[in-house]
Amino acid sequence: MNALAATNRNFRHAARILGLDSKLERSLLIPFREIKVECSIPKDDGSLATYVGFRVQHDNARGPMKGGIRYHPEVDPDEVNALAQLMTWKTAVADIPYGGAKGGIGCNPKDLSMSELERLTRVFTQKIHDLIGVHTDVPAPDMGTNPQTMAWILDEYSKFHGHSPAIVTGKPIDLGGSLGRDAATGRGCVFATEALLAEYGKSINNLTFAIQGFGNVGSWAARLIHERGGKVVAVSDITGAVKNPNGINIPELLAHKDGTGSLKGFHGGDDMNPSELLVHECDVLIPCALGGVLNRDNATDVKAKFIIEAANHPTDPEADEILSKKGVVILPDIYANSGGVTVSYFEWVQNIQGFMWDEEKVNAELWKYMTRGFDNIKDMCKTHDCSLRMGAFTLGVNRVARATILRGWEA
Ligand SMILES: NC(=O)C1=CN([C@@H]2O[C@H](COP(=O)(O)OP(=O)(O)OC[C@H]3O[C@@H](n4cnc5c(N)ncnc54)[C@H](O)[C@@H]3O)[C@@H](O)[C@H]2O)C=CC1
Ligand SMILES: O=C(O)CCC(=O)C(=O)O
Repeated sequence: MNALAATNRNFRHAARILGLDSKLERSLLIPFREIKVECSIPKDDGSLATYVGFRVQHDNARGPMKGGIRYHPEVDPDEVNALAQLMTWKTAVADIPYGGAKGGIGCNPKDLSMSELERLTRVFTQKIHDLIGVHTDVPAPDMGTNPQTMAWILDEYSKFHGHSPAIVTGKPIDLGGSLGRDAATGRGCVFATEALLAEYGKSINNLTFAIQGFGNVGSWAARLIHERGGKVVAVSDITGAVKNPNGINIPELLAHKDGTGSLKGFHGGDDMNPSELLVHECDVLIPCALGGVLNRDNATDVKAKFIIEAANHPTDPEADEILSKKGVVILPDIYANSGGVTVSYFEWVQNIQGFMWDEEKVNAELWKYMTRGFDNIKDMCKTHDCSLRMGAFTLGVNRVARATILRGWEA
């Protein structure tokens, strides 16, 4: 099932549980605005290259639309649409005053030089600058983008609108980025995992973990789990995979990856087939890469008892059903990875106030938001006798629906 069909299905299920009016349901489902732009740049060799960029602004009932920008070959309108919608429910679950958006460019950033990436980012910003804004739509990093990408967007946007640090979050600290934002999605995911495990009388330090993806989210999650005494027994990324039943030394794996650019050939473990990562023996599985990776082809073989969705929509609805029947507990993306956008919110607040928080405050506030989010989801699960995914969806959808009704719809 494609990402949009899967997301719509979860939304409709939540709308049914909440008994939403069908007209309101339709209005919440259809995006506020979909933008598609041509981005042509000269390559370093003088030839012309054309890419397609997207920004989908899904909903702004609760505040400015917010969400990352992805550079990946598989970026397409349906995927961006689904990711934008997920942002609407995610910001509502986190109870931060935002709506949802997402953007992306269909490209492989690994095939582009730094100067080509800079030109592409600037052309994309020129095409969308009058449709985003500090109080309208605030981009951030996602797969294939990083603080440098945000710095180029900030600079290009500021040429049109004056110096605007709050136009993006996840930017470098020297340009007004927040301390703690780099680690925030991984850290939030670990706080969420701790909250969930506590319900089952378990803790990170006596469990084993398998992690798919070793980029921003995956590497931070791995590092923080390792620091807490959790055993990370398998890690994979696009370059390969490594396993060690006694636990991988994550700081050493990070140094190996930095030095060689690959997970392959790490002396502190054995190379494994990356396709085995999701079905590897472990207590907790954390997908931190692409969407739709857990599906009907592999769900039956998953060994983990807990799945923490650090990636966006890693579990497709068919896999969701199979895994739930097996008794696997799934912590849904719109809560589990909300630490990133939550600290993005703190960054935006700091930019608007012109005042910088220390990292301790950022992390302490993040813990409060993640813990409160879990408690709120649990309450919804009790009220509606539903899964954690439907607990999170009903929580988010209900908050957006209430804001929409309060604002009214008279022209
Ligand atoms: N960066 C952020 O703050 C947030 C990211 N997310 C989600 O987390 C996921 C990861 O994002 P980032 O870490 O930011 O991206 P990233 O670009 O920093 O890292 C992506 C990682 O996935 C790996 N990967 C790609 N294809 C793979 C494959 N087929 N098999 C195994 N590994 C593969 C890459 O090698 C890389 O290690 C995405 O789903 C993203 O939407 C969610 C919330 C916030
Ligand atoms: O930090 C943000 O604004 C958005 C992060 C994001 O794209 C996500 O949560 O999926």
